[in-house]
Amino acid sequence: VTEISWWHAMTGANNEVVETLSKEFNESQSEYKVVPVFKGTYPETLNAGIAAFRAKQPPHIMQVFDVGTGVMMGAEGAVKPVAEILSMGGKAFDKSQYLPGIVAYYSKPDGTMLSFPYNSSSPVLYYNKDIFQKAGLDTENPPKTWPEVFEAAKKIKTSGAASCGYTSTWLTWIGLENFAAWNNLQYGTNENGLGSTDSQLTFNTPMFVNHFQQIADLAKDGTFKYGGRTSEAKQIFLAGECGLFTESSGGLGDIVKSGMNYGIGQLPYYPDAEGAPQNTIPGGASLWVFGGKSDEEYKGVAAFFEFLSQTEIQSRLHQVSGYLPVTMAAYEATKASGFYEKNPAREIPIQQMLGKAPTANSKGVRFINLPQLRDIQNEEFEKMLAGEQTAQQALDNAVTRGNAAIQEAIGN
Ligand SMILES: O=P(O)(O)OC[C@H](O)CO
Repeated sequence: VTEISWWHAMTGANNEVVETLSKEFNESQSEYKVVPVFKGTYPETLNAGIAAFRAKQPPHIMQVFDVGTGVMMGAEGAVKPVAEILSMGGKAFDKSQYLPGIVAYYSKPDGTMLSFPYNSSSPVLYYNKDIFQKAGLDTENPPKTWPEVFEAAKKIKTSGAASCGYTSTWLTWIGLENFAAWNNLQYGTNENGLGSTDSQLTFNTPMFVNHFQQIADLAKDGTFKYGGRTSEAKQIFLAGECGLFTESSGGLGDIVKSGMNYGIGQLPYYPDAEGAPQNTIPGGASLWVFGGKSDEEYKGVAAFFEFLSQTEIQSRLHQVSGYLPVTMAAYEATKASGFYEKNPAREIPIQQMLGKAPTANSKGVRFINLPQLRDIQNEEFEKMLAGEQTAQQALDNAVTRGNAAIQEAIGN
């Protein structure tokens, strides 16, 4: 049996999905065995993969989060394009079957598909209906705009319905990258870096500043509670501490498992942002394959990706985890099954992604070493939330330091 190692960053319900899919694949044939290994958060998994590659012991498959895409694309020779691997398994990668925004995100400019879109997401607003009820808020109509979210958060806090009104995972991915796309605001020059590596960050403009200043103000009395840089805030929401929660659609599994009486709303936007709500950009992660393995091993990887591409698997992954159905067939099959009629809010993340053709502000975000830029942004946000600086200072610093890091990375 040829073993195929799969490093990933999935916890809780999403880890169960990884384990189940691996087991099902392993039981479906006898030549290959996929061995999933949890390597920590997304940034930790990426760092572990880079270190392992340098030590000449990389796994076969590594799950890399959205913003690691640029890092992997730059690692010429270290990775093997998914399109090539599938053709080794005698299969062609049919891009027309995948959701358009997702394929574009994981392809080279010449159109070659580089990684396998395993778990794509869109951020949504989750809310705790029991807390809403206690606070006298409408349990069937969650707030739609950011001013409404902040009002509801204050009401939750002042009414004593919960100790905190609002929390969020990923202030970078949700608060900057998707905030920009959804409100049709520029995050950086050259279509947010997609057009050139020599691009600049520009997210220290008034709408971003106003948004983060409100969050900083709400943090003073705990109306906003900060969880951490990645998905940590999910535990705060699951514990029933906060009534409102912005998080990936892929955070759904743990919320369902907790038994909470929850609801899902669209990602909030600013009514005075022109064109908002626009469209969200794909988050989550894709599966990259390292170079230097044997043909037999690559055939195993191809077989596993073929297995994952099946409509039945894709539909289940979407329905159980909250991640997007990455193939059109899986989306259509889910529709045809009546799933969205029963669970209308579960279609929200897809509608957010596909509802409008993207503008220059909403095609995606790609900067050289974006994970490092996010670290800088998080450092500045944390100082802001600790009351050490204003939102204007935090965003100005994040832009200045980020632009310096970009110039250094491209060798200027
Ligand atoms: O929680 P996920 O898997 O949807 O990922 C969220 C962000 O895209 C990570 O950068």
